[in-house]
Amino acid sequence: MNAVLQPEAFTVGRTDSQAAISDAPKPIIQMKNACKGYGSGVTRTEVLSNINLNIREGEFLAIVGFSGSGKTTFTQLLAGLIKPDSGTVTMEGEPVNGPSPDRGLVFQNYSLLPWLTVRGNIALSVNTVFKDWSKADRMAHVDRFIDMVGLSHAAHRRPHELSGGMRQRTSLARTLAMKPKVLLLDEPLSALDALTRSQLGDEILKIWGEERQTCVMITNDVDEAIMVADRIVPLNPGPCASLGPAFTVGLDRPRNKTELNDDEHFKGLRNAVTNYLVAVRQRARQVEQAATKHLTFRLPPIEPEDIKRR
Ligand SMILES: Nc1ncnc2c1ncn2[C@@H]1O[C@H](COP(=O)(O)OP(=O)(O)OP(=O)(O)O)[C@@H](O)[C@H]1O
Repeated sequence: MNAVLQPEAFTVGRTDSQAAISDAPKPIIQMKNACKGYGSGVTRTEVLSNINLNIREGEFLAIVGFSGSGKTTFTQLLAGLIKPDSGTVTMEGEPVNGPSPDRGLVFQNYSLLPWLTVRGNIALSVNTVFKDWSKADRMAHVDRFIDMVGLSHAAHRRPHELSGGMRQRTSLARTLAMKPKVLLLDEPLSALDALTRSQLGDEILKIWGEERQTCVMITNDVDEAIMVADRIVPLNPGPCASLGPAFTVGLDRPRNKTELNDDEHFKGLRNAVTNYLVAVRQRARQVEQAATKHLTFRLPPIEPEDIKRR
């Protein structure tokens, strides 16, 4: 593994990395030395260790990592659902002390209320966040977002009457309708089939292009990250996961998946990110093996019972 990889070391595509860094918009969210673990004593697991990250206003940032590396823990810290054990998470200079409509979160598993329709699920959030709007304005707002995700024909249906893709669209519309400053997408496509996944990925990009709010997508799919992101930051495998170097994606938008498959910049970036992830996982395994090599397990002196004698 290349031990001298530095953040922003990789810029693939047309962007001049130096210009990109010096013109970088101010951070909207900052994580400084954030650490998080679960449990206590011998059952304690340190999941994230010294996470330092500036999320820039208006950028589309992708965090990529293997399963179990701590991606959800990372998202929950950003969302304010959990607090770091040490270090800080701030948004616009203020500590993140709990969830806020300013940080909209879309989960992997939709989390819709089963007794409400598509419109009802979205209206619930809109009515909570925009209490002082007139009823007509709130309803028009709800319908605008139902339309944005292409679900006008299904607005009256309940979650059990929807496909996985439609449920995730509803969940996305519900979060977008709250007009969060930062959209947090925690593996929003991973429960979907490949075709729906690709379609909804395109729709997320289209909506991001229109709204231009800051967007952080957590994914385990490198290609997906390259398709959507301005920057990709790998999450090194845990325990004690830290962030790897940022890879700047300098590819023009809109990005066409079929065309990119033959694009040298795309292929180079895909190899660089994948090789990095594979190398850090290999190193993590070696460290784990070295740590457990001297452990010996002695089985208790139990005599097997002879069933026939009973
Ligand atoms: N509430 C909790 N209590 C104890 N351990 C937890 C808790 N939440 C997560 N963990 C542990 O923290 C580690 C990271 O979990 P996390 O869900 O953040 O990873 P992930 O990368 O999102 O995984 P996946 O991709 O499989 O969803 C795992 O070992 C998990 O068992």
